[in-house]
Amino acid sequence: MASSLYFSAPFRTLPPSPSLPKSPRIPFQVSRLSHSLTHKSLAFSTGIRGVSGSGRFRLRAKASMAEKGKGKVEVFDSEDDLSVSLAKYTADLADKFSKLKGSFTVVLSGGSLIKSLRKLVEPPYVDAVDWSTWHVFWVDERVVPKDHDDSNYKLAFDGFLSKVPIPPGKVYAINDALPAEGAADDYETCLKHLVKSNVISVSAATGFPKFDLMLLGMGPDGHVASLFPGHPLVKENEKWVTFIKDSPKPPPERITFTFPVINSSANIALVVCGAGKAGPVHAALGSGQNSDPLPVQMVSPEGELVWFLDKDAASKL
Ligand SMILES: O=C(O)[C@H](O)[C@@H](O)[C@H](O)[C@H](O)COP(=O)(O)O
Repeated sequence: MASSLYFSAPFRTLPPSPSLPKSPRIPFQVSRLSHSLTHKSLAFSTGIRGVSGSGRFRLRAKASMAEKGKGKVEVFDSEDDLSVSLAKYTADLADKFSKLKGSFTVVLSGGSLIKSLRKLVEPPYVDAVDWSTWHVFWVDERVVPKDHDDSNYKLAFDGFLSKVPIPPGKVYAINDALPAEGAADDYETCLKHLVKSNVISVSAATGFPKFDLMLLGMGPDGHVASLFPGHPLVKENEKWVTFIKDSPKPPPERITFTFPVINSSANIALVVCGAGKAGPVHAALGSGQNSDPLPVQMVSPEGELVWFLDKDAASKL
């Protein structure tokens, strides 16, 4: 394993607190979609019944993943409420996988996702989570030095990784000394090594790596990772990691996981906030159909997909 694949995060001593707190459950109320989103949290998925004050509803979401019964949508009054729920969801999955197999493989995006993870690095989770089992990856990364303001590593380090004691050897940053193509190959080699050493599981169905959790953001054009609408990379079905040199979102040079890897995940959280993203959210979860699906509509994991939306992102539903 090339040492350049690893990047150090500082240690922080944890007070002894072996078990996760039973943090207060976010109210999980369901309302008619046509109502204004006055509930603290609104959740629906095809086939999942919700209860509101006035009775039972079956709410329909026609997105492809919901049709497969895999999409669950939670809508929050504010991004702050969303971040509380996202922290609990992430900590619970970390606990589950760590108890099951002694490790937790989690994949981060860039963008606003990192800010939405802020409650995870606050009490009670910062002290209660067993960070020693975490292995951290990036679904995409900009081809810039790690200390560059555009670096997803730097974003995650400043806002998350520097605040928790994940062992430095378990944080897998890209090799920023390589050009885009080399960095993508290098990262794929890193993943293959970790599959061989049983750190990363493999999907029995696809043969692609199966991460325990991917935390994805979405752009206003419906892109996820660095897979953009209309770009040939969305159809890549052999490589695990590939590169782009003409990203419509700056900076232009990036590496990215491919859809077969994304969709082999055990869990995916799609975290989307803001009115500027209501269009693609509606395209994915509304009742219309489009012949040329947006990248976000191609997210359809083997495991469970949960959408974390604020009410502005859900405003067209
Ligand atoms: O490196 C990147 O640019 C990201 O990984 C990208 O896929 C991001 O998640 C979305 O563009 C959403 O970003 P925002 O949440 O900041 O809009």
